[in-house]
Amino acid sequence: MDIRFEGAGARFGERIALEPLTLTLTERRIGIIGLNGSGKTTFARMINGLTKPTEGRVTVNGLDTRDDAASVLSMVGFIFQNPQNQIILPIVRDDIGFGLKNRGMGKAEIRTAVDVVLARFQVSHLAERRAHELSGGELQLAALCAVLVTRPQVLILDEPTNQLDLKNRALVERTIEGLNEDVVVISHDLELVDDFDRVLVFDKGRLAVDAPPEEAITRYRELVA
Ligand SMILES: Nc1ncnc2c1ncn2[C@@H]1O[C@H](COP(=O)(O)OP(=O)(O)OP(=O)(O)O)[C@@H](O)[C@H]1O
Repeated sequence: MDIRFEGAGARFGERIALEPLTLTLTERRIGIIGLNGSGKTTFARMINGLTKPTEGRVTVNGLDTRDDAASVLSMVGFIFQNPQNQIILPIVRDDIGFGLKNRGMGKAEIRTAVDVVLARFQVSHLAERRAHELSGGELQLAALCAVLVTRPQVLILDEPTNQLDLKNRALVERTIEGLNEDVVVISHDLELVDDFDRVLVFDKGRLAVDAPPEEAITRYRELVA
């Protein structure tokens, strides 16, 4: 992947959510850490164009998130902080297939694609379950399936282990480790990103540190001490 922020920043009215910044992300695994309200989600949403820069520009593989919004959206999958909010249809199988139906895929083709993605994450047993009845970990995996079935090149996960117990956290962590797709992971769980290629630390709407994980995590601890 090639994600570029060129003097890109975001403000909501008077409030600066993200100070303009310039950087290029090409690594396979990028971690994003920082205190609450420091601008992490805003940064991530700017990558897939959910939040448009109020200054500068953001491009993904050369496509501008403003001018080529639809193409960027199909390239960058996003799993939100609360995957419950991402559920559209009640039954897991239908929900996972929803994105493909929207792309005009036929019924049989969708069924196969959904079966393949469920098998990939070893959750075929969830296919006929009601999404709202799943446990936190199962829901995270179902959300992952629903996004990955559309074959994005980059996957953004916003606090994927938030609210999960140790077992489900380990499950989601292992699953992220096994992904072939490029990932950008926002996390308060520092262990989740400690073996990533690059970690960005946000502080008060500013990119404060951009370094390999060990250095970034050490400097983050110093920053909040
Ligand atoms: N749609 C919006 N309208 C107004 N202000 C917003 C909006 N989205 C974000 N902000 C503000 O921008 C700042 C950064 O928010 P952001 O969600 O990016 O932080 P975060 O680091 O992801 O926080 P958390 O760890 O709590 O999820 C916050 O002060 C927030 O209130």
